[in-house]
Amino acid sequence: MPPYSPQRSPKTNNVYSKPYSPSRSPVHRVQSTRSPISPRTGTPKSIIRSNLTPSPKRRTQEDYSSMTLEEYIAIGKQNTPKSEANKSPTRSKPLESSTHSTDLRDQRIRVCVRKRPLNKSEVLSKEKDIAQLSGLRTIDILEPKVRVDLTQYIEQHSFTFDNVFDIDSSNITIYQKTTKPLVEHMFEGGKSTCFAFGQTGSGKTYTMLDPKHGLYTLAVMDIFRLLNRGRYSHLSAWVSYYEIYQGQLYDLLNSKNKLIPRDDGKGNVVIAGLKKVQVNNVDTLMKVCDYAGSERGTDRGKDSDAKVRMEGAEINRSLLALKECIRALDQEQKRAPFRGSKLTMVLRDSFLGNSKTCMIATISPNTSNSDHTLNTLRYADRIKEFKGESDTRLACSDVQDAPEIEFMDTQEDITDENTALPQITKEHVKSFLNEHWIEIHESEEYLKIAKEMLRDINLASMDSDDFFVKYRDYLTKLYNLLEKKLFTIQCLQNKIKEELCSDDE
Ligand SMILES: Nc1ncnc2c1ncn2[C@@H]1O[C@H](COP(=O)(O)OP(=O)(O)OP(=O)(O)O)[C@@H](O)[C@H]1O
Repeated sequence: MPPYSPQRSPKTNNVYSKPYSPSRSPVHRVQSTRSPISPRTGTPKSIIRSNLTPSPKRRTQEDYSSMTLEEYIAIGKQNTPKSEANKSPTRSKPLESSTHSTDLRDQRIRVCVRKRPLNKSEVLSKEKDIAQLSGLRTIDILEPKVRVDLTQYIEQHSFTFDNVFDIDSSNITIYQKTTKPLVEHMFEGGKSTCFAFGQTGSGKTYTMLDPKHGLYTLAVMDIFRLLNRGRYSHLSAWVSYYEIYQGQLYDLLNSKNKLIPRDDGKGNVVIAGLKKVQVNNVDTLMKVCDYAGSERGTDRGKDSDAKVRMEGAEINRSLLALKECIRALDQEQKRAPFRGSKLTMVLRDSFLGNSKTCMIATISPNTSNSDHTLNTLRYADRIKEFKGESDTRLACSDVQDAPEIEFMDTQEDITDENTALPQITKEHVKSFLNEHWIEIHESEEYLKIAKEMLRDINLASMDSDDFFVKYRDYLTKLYNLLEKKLFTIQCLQNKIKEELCSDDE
């Protein structure tokens, strides 16, 4: 199982308009004019498909096994769509005339992937591009591997999402297909959230916060264009900006004051003391964002290895909690575990009621990042599955002949041995591990940190002055770690319980 290395916090883009309750998290709050959409039925298949062009014929693993990586990549390039990189942001169509956005209106959660191009240093070090798009929704990762006998081979992993964006997709195209429908939804009285997540350097900032054509900027341009229309003259825009770092909220518009999200007893999340600023045009908003951006992630001191690990573990924990919440909502459970992390606490409103969310996974295409890329895509894939539309919908689209890579004949071996036993194949074990790799890896990661801290203490001499201080520090950190770990273990335990119960049936 590949390690899940530290990723930066998801970059979120929350914009809201008045009137709304000032004590709530930053999403639009006006009376809804549409009925809430059920998570299970939020994406009619016909609407999704009507927006697609046919995918090129997919090859099987057998085709690939006799091919070098270069040959494979050459094939991939033939399928690459024409460049749209030069489109200027001002060419963005007015909101009302967008055909994409109307087609995408009924989706409650969209999960998309954006691949960035190889950067200069990756090109100089002759790194290969191992992420190949197939059609508008499928991405294949060609993972270079080595067998025990040291022969090299390529394992192909295929994923299908609501949209995959190649290196020549402009931010405008991505905006049209992800964020624009969310802006429309806000003006119809709904709540909208859009965020990017992915490994460091994979393009979150480029996608979300580029000052000229980041999704944030394009959304804001549309919001003010609409606010200037007579029919919305009763609305105004307010912005707040906060950062979640190591499970703590900091107000970026107010001297990085610590903030505490609380449940107001009526099921609403309240971030007491969060500063909100009214903005009347794009320029003012951009100044506010610049200021907040300059406050982001500073004064944290030197990053030690252990600290970076702790940050990574915290981010993983938030992503795990987020996945658990979406899973609970998808299964229409009465209670979703929003309290599992600060991220889910503050995003709670984004998943309840008349809300729409778009998640954009950003990935690096180079070989040496293949572990991170696969982790990001597996995570996004799980979220997509929770939308209750993955397998059946995709069965008749372009993944139907996706290659079987491993364990092709294991079922036969086992059933011959003892037909009375449940038919658990390696495939079954593999899919369980794949499905729960975050929880399992989280546990490993916490143990590693605890071990490192212990080694630190052992290095301090017993009779030195700081031994006692280190010991107390160790116990405090261990206590906190274990507290966080309990949640992870509990999730994993629930999954195992479900698995055992399903075997009994
Ligand atoms: N789609 C893209 N096209 C061209 N360049 C890109 C693209 N995505 C990212 N880049 C470039 O790659 C570099 C890293 O991107 P970016 O800073 O957005 O990553 P990030 O995910 O925000 O990283 P971090 O988590 O460290 O903040 C930047 O120089 C950026 O300009």
